[in-house]
Amino acid sequence: MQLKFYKYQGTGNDFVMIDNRQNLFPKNDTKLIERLCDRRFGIGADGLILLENDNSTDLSTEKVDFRMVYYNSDGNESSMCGNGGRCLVAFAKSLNVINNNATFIATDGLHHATIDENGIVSLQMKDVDEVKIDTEYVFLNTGSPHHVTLVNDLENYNVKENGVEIRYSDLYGKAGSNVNFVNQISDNHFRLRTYERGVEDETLSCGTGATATAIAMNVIGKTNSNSIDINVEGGKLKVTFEKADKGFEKVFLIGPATFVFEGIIEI
Ligand SMILES: N[C@@H](CCC[C@H](N)C(=O)O)C(=O)O
Repeated sequence: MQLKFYKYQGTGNDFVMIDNRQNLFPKNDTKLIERLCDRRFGIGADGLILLENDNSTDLSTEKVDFRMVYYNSDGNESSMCGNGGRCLVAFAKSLNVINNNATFIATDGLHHATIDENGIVSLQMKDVDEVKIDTEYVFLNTGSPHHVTLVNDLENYNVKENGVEIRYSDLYGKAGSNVNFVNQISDNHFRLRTYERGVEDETLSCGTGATATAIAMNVIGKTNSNSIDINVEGGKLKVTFEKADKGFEKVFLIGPATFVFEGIIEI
C-alpha cells in the first residue's frame, strides 16, 4: 500500500503528518510507525501525527475542526505534543481544513489555535492546576509530564545521560517523564534542552516542555513575568499565561511551524 505523507517541523521538533480523514492508516501497527519515524530506515521524525475527523457526537462542545492523534518515534501513542499540535494546525491550513483559526481535540482535551501570515502558530495549552515544587526540581503536567531543573553550563551538559537517569528513576515509575534542563539568560528569557520520553533522546525542541519550563520558572520566582522567551536547540518559542485562583490558565505556546517536504512511501 502507498502512503502519502507530509513532513513538518516546529523549532526542530519534526513530525510525519498523515491525513487520516478516510481512516485508512493502520493505527495499531507500532512497528510501522516506529519504522516511518526511523531516520535511517524510514522518513525520519520525532513523532507521527494523524489528522482525523472528529466523530464525537457530544453536542455540548463547540464545533471541532479535526482530531489530533500523536505517536512518539518509538511507535506508541502518547500524551499531548505542543510542537506537534502547532505543526498540525499548519498542516490543517494547507489541506483547507481550517483558515487561520482552529479548534481541535487532542488526548488532553480541546485546543484553540491561530496561525498568522508568517506561519507563527499560537496554540492554547491545557490549564495547569497542580505544580509540585521540590528543592531540586519542579514537576508539572502541561499535556505531557515534565520534570524541570536548573543546571549550570547547559551548553556542555549531558542531556541524554542525565535525562535517562531521571526519566527511569523511581520518581516517575513505569510511565516516566520528559526531562527539561534549564539556564536563565535574563529576567524573562531562558535556555532549554529537553530529553523526551518515547523518543528516548534529546530533541531539538519540546513544546509542552517549554510551556512547563515557563510556568516552573515563574512558580519558583526566577521570573515574575507571564510572557517568557525560551531558546531551544532548534529555535525560539514564547510562552504566555495567566495566574488563576488555582494554578495557571490561558496558557499559550507560540512559535513557527514549517512544512519541510512531502512524499509517498510503500508500507
Ligand atoms: N515533543 C512534544 C512532546 C511529545 C510527547 C512526549 N514525548 C511524551 O511522550 O510525553 C512537545 O512538543 O510537546
